[in-house]
Amino acid sequence: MEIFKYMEQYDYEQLVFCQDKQPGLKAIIAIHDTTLGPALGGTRMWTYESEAAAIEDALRLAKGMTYKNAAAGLNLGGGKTVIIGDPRKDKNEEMFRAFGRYIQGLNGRYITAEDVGTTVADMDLIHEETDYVTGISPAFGSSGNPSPVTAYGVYRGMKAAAKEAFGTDSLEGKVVAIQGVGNVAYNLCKHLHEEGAQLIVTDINKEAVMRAVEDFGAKAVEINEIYSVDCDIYAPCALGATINDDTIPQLKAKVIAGAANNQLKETRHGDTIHEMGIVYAPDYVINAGGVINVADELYGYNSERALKKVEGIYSNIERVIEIAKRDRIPTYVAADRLAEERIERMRNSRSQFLQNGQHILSRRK
Ligand SMILES: NC(=O)C1=CN([C@@H]2O[C@H](COP(=O)(O)OP(=O)(O)OC[C@H]3O[C@@H](n4cnc5c(N)ncnc54)[C@H](O)[C@@H]3O)[C@@H](O)[C@H]2O)C=CC1
Ligand SMILES: CC(C)CC(=O)C(=O)O
Repeated sequence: MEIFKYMEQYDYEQLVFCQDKQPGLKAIIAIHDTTLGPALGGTRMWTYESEAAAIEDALRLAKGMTYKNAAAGLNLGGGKTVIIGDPRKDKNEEMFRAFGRYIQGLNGRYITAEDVGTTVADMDLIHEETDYVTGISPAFGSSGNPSPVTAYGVYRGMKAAAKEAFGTDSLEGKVVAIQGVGNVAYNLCKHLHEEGAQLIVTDINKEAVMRAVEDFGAKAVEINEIYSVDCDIYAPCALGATINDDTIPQLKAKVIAGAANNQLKETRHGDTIHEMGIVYAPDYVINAGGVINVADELYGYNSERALKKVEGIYSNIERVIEIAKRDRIPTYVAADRLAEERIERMRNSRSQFLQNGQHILSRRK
């Protein structure tokens, strides 16, 4: 990858490589765009097959956060971090403390949170070194683990997409194929099970599969079977790029509604599933519950206020579907237009200079 060429093509602001040999820290912070405010996005820890794959993931995820935060109406830009390593065995206190100092060094341009492979405890260690972190323990006046709230938002958005595909937003009796039953999807299973949906699950972590089978009567399938199972809804809740040339021909679902970031390997795959008549709930619209929740910390966290906004993901998906039908465009294009229009409006509005020495997180009680 020619990094500067890629950054110019998609208008990235900053790419920061963070290294600390002793704790084994190798982190990449990507800041895509701060027009709407400081970049906020989680820290993912994963065993990437190459540094190039890690860089690409950080860049794709950061751009996704710009669109997610804009479409959700938040005063936040887009950024994301990937830490190269195995979250099950490479974590240590010094790693996250060192990473916290690198975030502090960005002076509020980037605020982090959880993502794949990181936890509230990891965020608390980062918080030892910087205030530019959310999703920390509620004891600090924070919102805690965002995953259950993300799950609730995905559940609400899935219902809106189901209404478009099946004429009813009831998920009772619907077969939902869930790929990756980790923090978010385990909580999503709870909502779906309570509503009477039938669950099919898969995960590379067999304990995670067994837990869903035991707790929700889910049917377990092999990793690559998830795409071809007979189901109403496919819910990608693992890593990205699972909607691609290999998997699309296998899909039987009428709806794609899941938590994963960057579900489309390429935008053309969004065009293909649109042409197939599949109702696609754009990933960064349906999975915005977590960021909506942590963003409420900027005003002094109020869970009732945050959850009310997360409930609204139902109408956000309805709006995107409505625009897509009105303008005869795929839903992912409708979502992108909503996000880009808001960013452009803010970018072009006059910015009268106002002295405000306080960082927005200073309002967190
Ligand atoms: N945690 C949150 O609040 C938010 C998470 N997301 C996205 O949702 C997705 C899931 O996030 P979390 O639940 O927090 O992560 P997690 O790490 O708790 O869960 C991901 C699960 O996917 C499994 N997995 C990984 N590769 C797989 C594969 N090839 N096939 C099947 N399973 C596989 C993992 O074993 C794990 O159980 C990620 O894409 C994340 O970026 C998006 C918005 C917010
Ligand atoms: C609060 C975080 C979960 C936000 C984020 O990184 C995401 O929505 O992917």
